Amino acid sequence: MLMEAKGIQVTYEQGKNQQIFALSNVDLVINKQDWISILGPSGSGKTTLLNVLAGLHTRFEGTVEFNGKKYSDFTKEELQHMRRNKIGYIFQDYRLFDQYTVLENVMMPYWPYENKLHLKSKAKEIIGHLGLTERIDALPNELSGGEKQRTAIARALLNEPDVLLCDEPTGNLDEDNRDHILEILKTLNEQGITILLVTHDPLVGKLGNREYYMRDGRLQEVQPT
Ligand SMILES: Nc1ncnc2c1ncn2[C@@H]1O[C@H](COP(=O)(O)OP(=O)(O)OP(=O)(O)O)[C@@H](O)[C@H]1O
Repeated sequence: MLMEAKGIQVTYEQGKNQQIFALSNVDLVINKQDWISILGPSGSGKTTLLNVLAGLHTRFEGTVEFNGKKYSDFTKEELQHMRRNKIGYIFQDYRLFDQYTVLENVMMPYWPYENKLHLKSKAKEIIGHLGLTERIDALPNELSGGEKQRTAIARALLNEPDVLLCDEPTGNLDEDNRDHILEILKTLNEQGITILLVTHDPLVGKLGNREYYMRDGRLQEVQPT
């Protein structure tokens, strides 16, 4: 088992005296090389779950374990280290920095922590693998949606994470770009990377080895038909 979430509850305060139960008693086991899809309506809690698993949202009840160790037992530094080295996160809105090039965006999260020459060579290599070498000096506003997404994937993959958390990775893309991104994810999964993917697209949801549906913060496995 790679990761396990048990009894996860997340409550947000909204406005005065209003509480939103974003996640209610969510259990999820993620095994190595799984490809898990999560579907569900807008606002049902999918992004919140990814944030909890990524160690970005730390105010929750329940436990999350990575390789058998509870997040609550990690120090802040250990959690950050794990996020940089074990977990790749592809955000719904790409989260690229407008003033920085493709190369700089890919290196950015790792810049303070790594040898610059080594980092640059790793970044160039992964940018090449994702077919972006010719766009390496481009700024995000000069990129197509598919190129932005591939830049975000390159950034998430730089340190060869064990798991890739993907929030709507094909949501803003046309069919050709969608297929290209799915092909990239499929290859990564075959190479051993575990994938957890949130999607609104029922066809994309069918691609994994397990499918879940989230409604009102509750996660339920969809039985294969
Ligand atoms: N920072 C926050 N403060 C208050 N409420 C929040 C916050 N983030 C999310 N919520 C609420 O929590 C619920 C779950 O939100 P979440 O973003 O996890 O849903 P989602 O399923 O990912 O939606 P979408 O498919 O639209 O991205 C929603 O009701 C949302 O309004």
